[in-house]
Amino acid sequence: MSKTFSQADVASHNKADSLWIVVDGDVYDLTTFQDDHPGGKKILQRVAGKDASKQFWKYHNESILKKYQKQLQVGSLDSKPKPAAEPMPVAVPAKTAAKPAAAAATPAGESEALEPYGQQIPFGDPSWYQSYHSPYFNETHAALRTEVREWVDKEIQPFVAEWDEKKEVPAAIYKEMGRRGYLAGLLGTHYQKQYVSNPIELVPTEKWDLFHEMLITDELSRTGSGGFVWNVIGGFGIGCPPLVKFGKKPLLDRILPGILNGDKRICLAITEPDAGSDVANLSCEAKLSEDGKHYIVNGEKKWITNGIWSDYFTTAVRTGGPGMNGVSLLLIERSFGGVSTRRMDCQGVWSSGTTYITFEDVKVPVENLLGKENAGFRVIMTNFNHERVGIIIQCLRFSRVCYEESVKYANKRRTFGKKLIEHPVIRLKLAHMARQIEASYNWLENLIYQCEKMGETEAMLRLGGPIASLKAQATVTFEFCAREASQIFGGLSYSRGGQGGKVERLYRDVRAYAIPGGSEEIMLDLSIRQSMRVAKMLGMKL
Ligand code: HEM
Repeated sequence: MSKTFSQADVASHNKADSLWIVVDGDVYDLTTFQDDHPGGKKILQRVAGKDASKQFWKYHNESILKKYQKQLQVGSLDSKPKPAAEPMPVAVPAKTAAKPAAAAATPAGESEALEPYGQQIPFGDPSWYQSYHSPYFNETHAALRTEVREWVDKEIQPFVAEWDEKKEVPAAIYKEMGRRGYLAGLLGTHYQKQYVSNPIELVPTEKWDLFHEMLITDELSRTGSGGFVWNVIGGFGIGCPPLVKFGKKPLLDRILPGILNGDKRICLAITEPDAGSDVANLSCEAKLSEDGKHYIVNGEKKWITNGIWSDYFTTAVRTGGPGMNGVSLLLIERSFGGVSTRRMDCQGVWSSGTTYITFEDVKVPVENLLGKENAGFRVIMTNFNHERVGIIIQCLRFSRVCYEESVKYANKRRTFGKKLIEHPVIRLKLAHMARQIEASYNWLENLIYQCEKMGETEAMLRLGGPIASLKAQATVTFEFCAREASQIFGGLSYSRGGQGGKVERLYRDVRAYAIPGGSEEIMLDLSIRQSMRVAKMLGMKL
């Protein structure tokens, strides 16, 4: 915005028919906007021609400015200080700068503390953002983090509430996930460079690890919308890994480039109206045709994330007898015909496209079998660890969002003559949120490191229990933080949108995390059962 104005210029636009205000040194023309202003036009007319920064920040958060800037800003005050080159938020002496020159990355385990990054609100971001030493993160992670955050802050955050209400995210955002090369790195495997035309540039492929994947999910979750996160990685993150790991090469060569480049969408179809956590009892049937060339699929799937937009469905079907040994996984393509999808109305994650699917005599070539016939249960179980880790990452960032929003609000809202943050009862709420977030996040880092180091089978056996336990821990933490944040925001988090909008939305999203991917009850029971079983195999002495 190149135009500059003096205070006197702005002061001359002090009427309803020409209404300018200043916020943080920038000048906004609200003449035509005033009639649409949700807070009313009179309130704007009272500050016409004046610096209204104080009033603005009392009623809005930062995403409002980002959203309306292009439309309403006409320039800046001539007295507005020029932005400093690269602000250093705090004077923590950091030894290593976050260089985009990722090729020079320090190996994980030897990295020194990185530059402080973000707003430096204690516990608002993971500790490695605050120059804590970490064996897991190095310059490649820092560079990728900056890239994702800039995208989210500019192109996503200001519009998320709107998309949630519309129950849809523009298709261009998903395409951009592919164009940026992110999708090829979100599969719980090494980076799938061979299948993409535009691999990620900031991180050399051979240096890609699960912490890069983790931070993309984590940064996307700063939007405070489960619906948004599930829209862009929900179906993909659980539907695509079985294809990559168990699909036959000709199938991969044919469809994977389209998926990873963001042109085609894929989801995971396991849950049925009658089989949720009890996967072994699913009934969607796939019968081999007489010539042995096709499976004929008939059945229903329910609560399938992204189903309405998907071209491909990684589908659990019954090819054999009852129980887990009769289950297979098929890659069903919408273009085969016989696939119908309808959107389901749900409590939360509105923009994720939760779907009811019916398969009616769908003819699926045997080449689309993923893994071996009747051995699909193991594939599904392997996939669960990746799915649950994704849920944990999201829940813990959502918990941070609840906490961070609360800290910001508690520092501006005044009651009984003081700021909320000055009331011990509010600080206690924040403290209980922070301690649960940090404890859970540190366990998460440890488990991701174990996933990175162990082979897939070892990880499935040895980490299944702890990951299940942490999934329950993360969803309980999320529920707690959403509730406490809501108490801090009061009425603002009871109505939709506005300053408490993120908290209100996340509160509605909680159940979408506590139930799918293994409910809290099943996770906790499994965590002990499986851990005991594995420990026994490994020589536990009681
Ligand atoms: C660039 C200028 C402004 C824009 C783009 C803007 C935009 C908005 C929007 C979108 C809302 C709906 C709630 C939300 O999403 O946060 C809102 C609410 C509101 N605005 Fe503004 N506004 C501006 C300036 C102001 C100013 C200067 C004041 C006060 C003098 C003000 C007072 C309010 C109030 C009282 C509400 C209702 C808050 C509530 O529901 O709790 N706005 N504004």
